[in-house]
Amino acid sequence: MRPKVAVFGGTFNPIHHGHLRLALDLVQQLGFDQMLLVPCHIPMHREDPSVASQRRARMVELAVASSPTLKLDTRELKRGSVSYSLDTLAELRQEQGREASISLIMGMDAYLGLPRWHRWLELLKYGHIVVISRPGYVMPEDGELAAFDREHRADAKVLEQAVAGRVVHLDIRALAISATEIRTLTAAGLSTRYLLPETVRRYIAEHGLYAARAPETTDKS
Ligand SMILES: Nc1ncnc2c1ncn2[C@@H]1O[C@H](COP(=O)(O)OP(=O)(O)OP(=O)(O)O)[C@@H](O)[C@H]1O
Ligand SMILES: O=C(O)c1ccc[n+]([C@@H]2O[C@H](COP(=O)([O-])O)[C@@H](O)[C@H]2O)c1
Repeated sequence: MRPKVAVFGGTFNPIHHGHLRLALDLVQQLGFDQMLLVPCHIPMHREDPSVASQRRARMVELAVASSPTLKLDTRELKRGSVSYSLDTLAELRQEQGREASISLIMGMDAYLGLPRWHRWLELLKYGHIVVISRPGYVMPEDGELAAFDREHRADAKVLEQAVAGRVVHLDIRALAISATEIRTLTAAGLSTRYLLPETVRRYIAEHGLYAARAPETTDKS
């Protein structure tokens, strides 16, 4: 059987049980040998995250510490430049060789923005795309993404049969948790318990991440 590698990129600001449960469901349902969690360093698509990439990566590391298949991959931090998924996939293809099936995992919210990604049409040269439904996000019926989707769509069996080139949609339960909610609760001084691993919660508290800043006092105030 060919090796099956999954690449799950994200801002992970912070990583939470929505990401982690999805990653585990995918390993169990699709039989990935490795699930690489890749924090982005400098996103091209959103404002600079409020927390440095080293800290976001450390939270991923804490979250997967006891997992045999979920692994932190820091290649986007080491690259140091704007984080393009195409570069990440191309590097992985080089490392894994021609026989490995590589899958780029993304939620439907991310997939809907795909036509704005760096050289997006080339992503399928290096791997498959696996799209997970997320409540509130639906595929458009027309436009370039819809056409791309129709052309490349296949069912999950293709991940065994081919090493790259197809788009697979999965209707896996996505927990209704977002990093935005965790940042908002923390800033409001409310509990985030049960939304993310305790080790990550402790790290956030120890480093005072996401806490509301005291209003700046100036000479005039
Ligand atoms: N609860 C969830 N269930 C399944 N997939 C998720 C969930 N939250 C995020 N994802 C997916 O994980 C990837 C990384 O997401 P990201 O790190 O931006 O998390 P987020 O919770 O959406 O963050 P934010 O609220 O800051 O936008 C994206 O592909 C996104 O679709
Ligand atoms: O390569 C790109 O141009 C590109 C554009 C937008 C998003 N991405 C990647 O998509 C992943 C999910 O992004 P986000 O904003 O949902 O955390 C993350 O790994 C980003 O680096 C990549």
